[in-house]
Amino acid sequence: MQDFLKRLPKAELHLHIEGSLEPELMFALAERNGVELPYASVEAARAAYAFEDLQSFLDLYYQGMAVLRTADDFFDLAMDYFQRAHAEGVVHVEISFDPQAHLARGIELSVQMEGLGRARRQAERELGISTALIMSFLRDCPADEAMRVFEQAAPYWETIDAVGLDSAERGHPPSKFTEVFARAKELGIPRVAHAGEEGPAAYVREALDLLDVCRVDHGVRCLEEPALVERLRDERIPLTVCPLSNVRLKVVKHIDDHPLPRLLEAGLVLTLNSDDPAYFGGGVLANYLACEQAFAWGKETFASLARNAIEVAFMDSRRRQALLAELDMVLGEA
Ligand code: HPA
Ligand SMILES: [Zn+2]
Repeated sequence: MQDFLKRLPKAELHLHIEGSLEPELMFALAERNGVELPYASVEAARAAYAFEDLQSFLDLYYQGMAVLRTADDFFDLAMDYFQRAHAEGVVHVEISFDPQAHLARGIELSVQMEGLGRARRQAERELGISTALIMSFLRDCPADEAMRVFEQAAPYWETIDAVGLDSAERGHPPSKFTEVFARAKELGIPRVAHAGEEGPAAYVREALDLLDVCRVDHGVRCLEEPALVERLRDERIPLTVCPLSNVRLKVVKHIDDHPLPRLLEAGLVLTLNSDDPAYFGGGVLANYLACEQAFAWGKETFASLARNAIEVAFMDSRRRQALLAELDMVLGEA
């Protein structure tokens, strides 16, 4: 099964590139840029990744990204991740990034975009993976700041596949961002949003009604509203579920208690993702393997989750057809 899950062509739709910063690279970049880290060693950094909730993680996540200063840093960050993902059978990666978190530290948007763009092109050329870029807004910052950043990003709109919404969820409902999401829609840019991770099912509803999202990131708390579950199923709105993240941020007590089996049972379009692999104990493959351990799903189930991800990814139709054919081949050989 392990070999099958590795060979399965996997698309990752929910990945914060800043959350892929492994302590080894964090230390290397800190050295390169003369940034002081609050950890004595790589091991001490890993040991500090014991989270109580989303906010306690976000505190270290924002602190860690302080080592990213130049375009080369963003390039190294993304390239490092693309290589690891490629090695575990990931064929398509959609990276979210948090421009406001870097702008607040004086790192220009052009620096972020140059580094990430260069890594995307190199990964596509040298590793044969396809990529997409999601510009995420910080929901715990003012809505007018998100709008300013989005307008500032006008020269890059063509390279942005979607806008997203992340950071501290509670007390920051999707409704706060109606305007900037409407602006993205007007420009024909697709929309996704984190909702129903720590926040209530009502936030998932708001993301659909007010932000017109085509996918919901996490969304696991939709189960608290049966009518919402029906709607997600009927409208085939995909959820990008991140089981190891949910365990590490105590959204669920234990992987065995994860609602994935219930979400599957409800007939929802689900995908498996890593969220912040450097902080939550592994990449996409680790998330597939954790589900195998916990739920003992068969190959067909994993293949259908991988198929969902390819079907709802931001990629051109020829690439989609090729990856679906590859998936059928791997399943046929299994
Ligand atoms: O898991 C997350 N949730 C919300 N915001 C985030 N930003 C990075 N990771 C996360
Ligand atoms: Zn996330």
